[in-house]
Amino acid sequence: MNADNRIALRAEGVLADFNRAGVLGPADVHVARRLVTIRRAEVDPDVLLAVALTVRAVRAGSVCIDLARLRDIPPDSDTGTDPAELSWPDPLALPDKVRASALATTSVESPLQPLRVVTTDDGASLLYLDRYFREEQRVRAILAERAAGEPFVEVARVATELGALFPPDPEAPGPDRQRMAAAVAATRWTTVLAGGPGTGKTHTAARIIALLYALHGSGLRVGLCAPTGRAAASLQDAVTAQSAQIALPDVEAVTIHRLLGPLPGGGHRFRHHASNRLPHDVIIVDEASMVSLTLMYHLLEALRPTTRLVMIGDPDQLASVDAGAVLADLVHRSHTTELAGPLADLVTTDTAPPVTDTATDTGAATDPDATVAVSERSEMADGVVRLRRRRRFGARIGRLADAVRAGDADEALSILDAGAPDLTLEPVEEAHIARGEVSAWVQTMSSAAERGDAEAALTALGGHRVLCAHREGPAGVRQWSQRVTAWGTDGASSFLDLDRPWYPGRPLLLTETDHRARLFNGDTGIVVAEDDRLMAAFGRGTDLRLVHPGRLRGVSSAYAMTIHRSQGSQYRAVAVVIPPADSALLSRELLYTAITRATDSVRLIGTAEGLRAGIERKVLRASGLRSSIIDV
Ligand SMILES: Nc1ncnc2c1ncn2[C@@H]1O[C@H](COP(=O)(O)OP(=O)(O)OP(=O)(O)O)[C@@H](O)[C@H]1O
Repeated sequence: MNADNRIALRAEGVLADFNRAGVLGPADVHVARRLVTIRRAEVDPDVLLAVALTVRAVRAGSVCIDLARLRDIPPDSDTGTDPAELSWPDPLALPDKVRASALATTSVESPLQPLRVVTTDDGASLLYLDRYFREEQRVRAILAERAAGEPFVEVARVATELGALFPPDPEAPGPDRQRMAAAVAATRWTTVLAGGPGTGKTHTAARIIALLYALHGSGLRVGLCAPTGRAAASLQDAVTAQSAQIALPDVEAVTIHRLLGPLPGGGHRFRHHASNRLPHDVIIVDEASMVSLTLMYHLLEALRPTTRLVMIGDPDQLASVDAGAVLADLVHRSHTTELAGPLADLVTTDTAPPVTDTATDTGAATDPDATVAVSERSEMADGVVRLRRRRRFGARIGRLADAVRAGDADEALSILDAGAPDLTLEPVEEAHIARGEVSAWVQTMSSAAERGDAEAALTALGGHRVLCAHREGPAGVRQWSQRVTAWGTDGASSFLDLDRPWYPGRPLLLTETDHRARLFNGDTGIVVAEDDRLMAAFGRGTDLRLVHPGRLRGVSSAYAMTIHRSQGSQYRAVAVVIPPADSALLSRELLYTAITRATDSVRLIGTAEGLRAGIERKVLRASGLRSSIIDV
């Protein structure tokens, strides 16, 4: 029996070397070997290695690999071996070797081609497994077809509606990017509405629906969806809340899977596809940064060319667990289209006169948000609008988030060094401020829950969160949950009776979805005393729900949560446990996501080295969507 499950039993040669060094996992080795066996062909060891690395890269979120950057693929595990000591293929010779291999060519006996090598306009050679290549090509082609035409609009009518839905804000003179986004949605088949938390994406999405509703009448078929049930429920609540102010149709938000109509058997087989398209006139996808390439491909295939698609999300957050980051690719690819036609007419007052990009980069313009740069006009012409004005969190948290997003560790550390009371970095042994805050949080939740005040207990629950990168290990959720409960009992009475599974003040995290009860995987709640029994309280929008604990299926304590789980939520204060500098999960996107969960204060627990290492490490999500393909 194999004692170490990281080692592939039948690996030989170069695959065995890379597997033992932790660069490849057993699954990567098996898939590469299987492809060769199916093909019944001799394959050069360098090509075999490239295939296994592609499988590894897909598992780490990329849809392809850049053959010149094999060493940037995140390793499968840390074995202590230095990957630099392995014999890596010559990057200059590799593209031709792969192209010539039996795996990247077809013959009469073997019409299938499991590998694809493409050359991009910036000179990179990208290697794909065929499935991801085909999905990416279709996504590229569908988006290009949709961008080639425009919906017909009466500019004057749209301008009037925009004026009513987006009245001038005396507190924010200058370009109104929310109104610009709505103008894009009126005049483009595909719109990308990007922005960090609290920049008004949902507010704008609701007004986009109202605008199209006003333009096209009450027969407009609107689909609202998101990648998870929880995100769909939040979208539904946010849009419903807006209907008090603006005229909106009554629409239920569902998961993208449900919108597409999953067929029995699981996987990616849907009732709606290229031959049975979705009936909607408009589809709004929230949390689109979490949509994988495969799911985006299925959604786009199922769209009629005349369905408006509005994708909303934060391209700087952690992306989907599965391969691909289509939203980030669409935002970050180069934009050179000239702004013209009805859209240019609708945004003239906001975008004129356009300033050069250098003027905004060097700060020559006093406030970069006050002007629209040439590059931003091109983004808009391509259907992309980025909202910048944060309405929910303090300026200092915003500056820290910007420094992290830009990869500027010096700036982030100097913001933290400035001694602002709402931003601190403390090593775990000396985390006095974080400890005091966490302890107060647990005690406030507990006392509200004990006196049966479910609303106050839920408010307290949302007031703070301890966020970790990992589940296990010293910086993981499990150990931090124990530490939080220990901190919470500091000098307090014995209100935390941890020996009982249910006690007032226990924060809950649901790990399973119950559609009937409208409780979703990832929802949080709190146990409260109600008369002589205990109930689990959940809040959705302004609704308070009390559920008997016995009805809950998968549930755990929410003293600490993973940063992945916290996506889509915000809390007044967060304590972020920075994992060790060599953690495979530590990245700029992880830290940005964690920091932007807070509205009022951020306590970073860890070292300056860990923080610096994270800010400087950008997650590699290789894909071809940011460039043009010039040779397949
Ligand atoms: N133009 C505006 N005028 C007044 N209030 C606004 C405007 N835009 C947004 N808001 C308010 O700012 C807050 C944040 O907006 P919203 O929830 O739409 O942001 P978001 O980008 O969708 O955030 P998240 O990513 O966290 O969902 C909300 O309370 C919203 O009502």
